[in-house]
Amino acid sequence: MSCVTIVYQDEMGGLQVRSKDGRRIEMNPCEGTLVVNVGDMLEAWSNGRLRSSEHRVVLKKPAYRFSLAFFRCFEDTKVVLASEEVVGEGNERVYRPFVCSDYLKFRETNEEGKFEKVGFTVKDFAGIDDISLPLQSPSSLSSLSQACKEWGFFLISDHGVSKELYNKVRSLSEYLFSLPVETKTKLGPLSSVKTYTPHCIASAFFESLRVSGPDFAASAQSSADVLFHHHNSEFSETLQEYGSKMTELSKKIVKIVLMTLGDDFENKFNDSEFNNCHGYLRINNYSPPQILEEEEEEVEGLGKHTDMSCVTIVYQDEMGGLQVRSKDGRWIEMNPCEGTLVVNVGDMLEAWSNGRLRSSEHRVVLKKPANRFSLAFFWCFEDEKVVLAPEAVVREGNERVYRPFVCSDYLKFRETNEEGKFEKVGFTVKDFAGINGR
Ligand SMILES: O=C(O)CCC(=O)C(=O)O
Ligand SMILES: [Fe+2]
Repeated sequence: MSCVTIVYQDEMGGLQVRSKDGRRIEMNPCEGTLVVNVGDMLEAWSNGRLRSSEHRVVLKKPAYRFSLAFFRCFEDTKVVLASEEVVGEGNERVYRPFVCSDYLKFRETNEEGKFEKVGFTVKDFAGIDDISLPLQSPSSLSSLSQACKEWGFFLISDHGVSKELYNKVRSLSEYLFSLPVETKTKLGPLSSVKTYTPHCIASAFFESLRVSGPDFAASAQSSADVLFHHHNSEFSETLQEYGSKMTELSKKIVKIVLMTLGDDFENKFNDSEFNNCHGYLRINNYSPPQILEEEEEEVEGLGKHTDMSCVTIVYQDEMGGLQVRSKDGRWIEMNPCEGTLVVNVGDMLEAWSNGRLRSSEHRVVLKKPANRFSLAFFWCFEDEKVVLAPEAVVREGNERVYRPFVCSDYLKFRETNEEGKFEKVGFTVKDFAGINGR
């Protein structure tokens, strides 16, 4: 939490720094040298131009390790705010101004009074919830509530999608994306089927195939019929299985998310408001340039956006690169975690909850010259639904922050603006239906 820290470590070693791509790098002890690191105060004061890295100490031998850490800090009353000159013209601020002591308190008092809130990352807010449990305990409900409010993202485990099913979808999809461009284009935006989004619409490195429910098999088959020479039912059967699993899971997720908004809300509102929801799947294939010039270089596979859904369920492979934007404007890595799925709140639920649930901006960055594969399942209100937060959700004394709107109008707004770009990346439901510029 310092401006700078100076560390004297003995010969035992074990101090590790986390690299930007999430690896742990050993700071090996070196006789006669001191380790200096930038702290959070300087990171914020420099508008992120100086990096306060996560680090930790691991003990590898059954022997004492001794170190001296000296923290040079701003005074408690200091308002940390990067000067215009430091931010530089044309750059956005990535930190709001704050009083030092407030940050110290935040770190000290959160998370059950733990020591300076060790390892404060998105995952601490967005703990893994076992979806197979009825999620009744107040502690898990309150951490889910916190995750939905602060981050709009959480992880679930025990979701019932086997590794085998995922691998099957993956290998069938890999084959499909490896087909010649001319073949895939037969399903492109100018075709009658329109299930394929070619490269250079969302980004130069992104292509995707859409499979729509509730009859996922029929939708997959209509693409398969165009792509594959021989009749092949494996693709449609597999996608039917995956789509049904996601549908079931989405219904459960909506229920538990409703529980975070108020007592018995899952019974009060689930049937009346969410009964006509429908889902569609996007199979995403990211292919970065084969040479990423410098080690630090990364490219955007999918630009900053919010999802238009109520909730989205993402299965990402081991490559990583999905990043969520925190409220103070930082990009936080959603590191892949074996056996878990990423769930995020979309715009429809943000508007329906009067902003109590957050639809966060997120993006995908590609850091290695290797393909990345993901499955994103979008659970949405029906097109003709009028999205309007019920009084009980808004709660007395609060203002409405969204005007009512028809779902299809929002979808049209996102699809047709900005030179017909892919779902108008960058625009959100706030731009469309927000009241008072919110
Ligand atoms: O590929 C991913 O991990 C996320 C994709 C995504 O955000 C989307 O398709 O909306
Ligand atoms: Fe998304």
